[in-house]
Amino acid sequence: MNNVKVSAVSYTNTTPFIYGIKHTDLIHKIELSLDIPSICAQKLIDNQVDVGLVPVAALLHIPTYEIISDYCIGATGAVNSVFIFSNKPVNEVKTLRLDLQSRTSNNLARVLFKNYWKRSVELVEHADADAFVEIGDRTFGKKTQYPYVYDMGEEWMNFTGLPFAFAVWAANKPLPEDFIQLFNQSMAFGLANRERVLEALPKRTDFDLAQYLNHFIDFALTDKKREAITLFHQYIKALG
Ligand SMILES: C=C(O[C@@H]1C=C(C(=O)O)C=C[C@H]1O)C(=O)O
Repeated sequence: MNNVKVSAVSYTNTTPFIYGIKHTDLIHKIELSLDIPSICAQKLIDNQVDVGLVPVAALLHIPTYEIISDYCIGATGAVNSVFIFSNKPVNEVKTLRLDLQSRTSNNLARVLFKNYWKRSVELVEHADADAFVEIGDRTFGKKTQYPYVYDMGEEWMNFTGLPFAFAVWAANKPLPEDFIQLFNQSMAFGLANRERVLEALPKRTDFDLAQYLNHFIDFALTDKKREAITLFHQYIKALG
């Protein structure tokens, strides 16, 4: 079998997975690229890669996909890197700008506005929107910079009582069982070595990386998170 092409997310939340890939035999069996989530999604949809850490919203565009891992980028309540930053309280927001790097959180924002906050907002691209979606490392340290800040992991929990999975490891074609096993062992190895991962990350004073990787990001793809994905997909389909 040729090397399996894998696209992983280029954000800090994925560094334990990358550590696992690079420190196990998996690295010799794959071709790895690191991409922003929207590109990761497009590569899996376009069959440029076989496996992606794919935003769950993008699964709706892959005809036959299989989630190959019990690890994900998720959260049980606040996630601390997926936000709506706003100049107004949410019940006064009229215009919303989405994040070009996102697929899941853009849809999550729309789902929350429609079904939880019960507001219809206009999606705009200009810089002076009332509120905007932002994900990933670019949000680190920004929580104190805006008058109103909504953590979408937390808001989803308030709305549904469920945890959430932002991105899952999915394949767009069947893969050998022994590859899937090795893949999962590698992810587990990376997660077990989060202290090493943290030692290698650039230090920052405006954001607690240890708390982020050990507590906020919840890497286990549990049954509750699978339930959340199914529910989220139903809400997306109803957005129109
Ligand atoms: C928690 C996060 O989850 C991310 C959010 C994604 C999205 O909105 O499409 C995709 C991949 C995840 O890395 C984050 O990046 O901050």
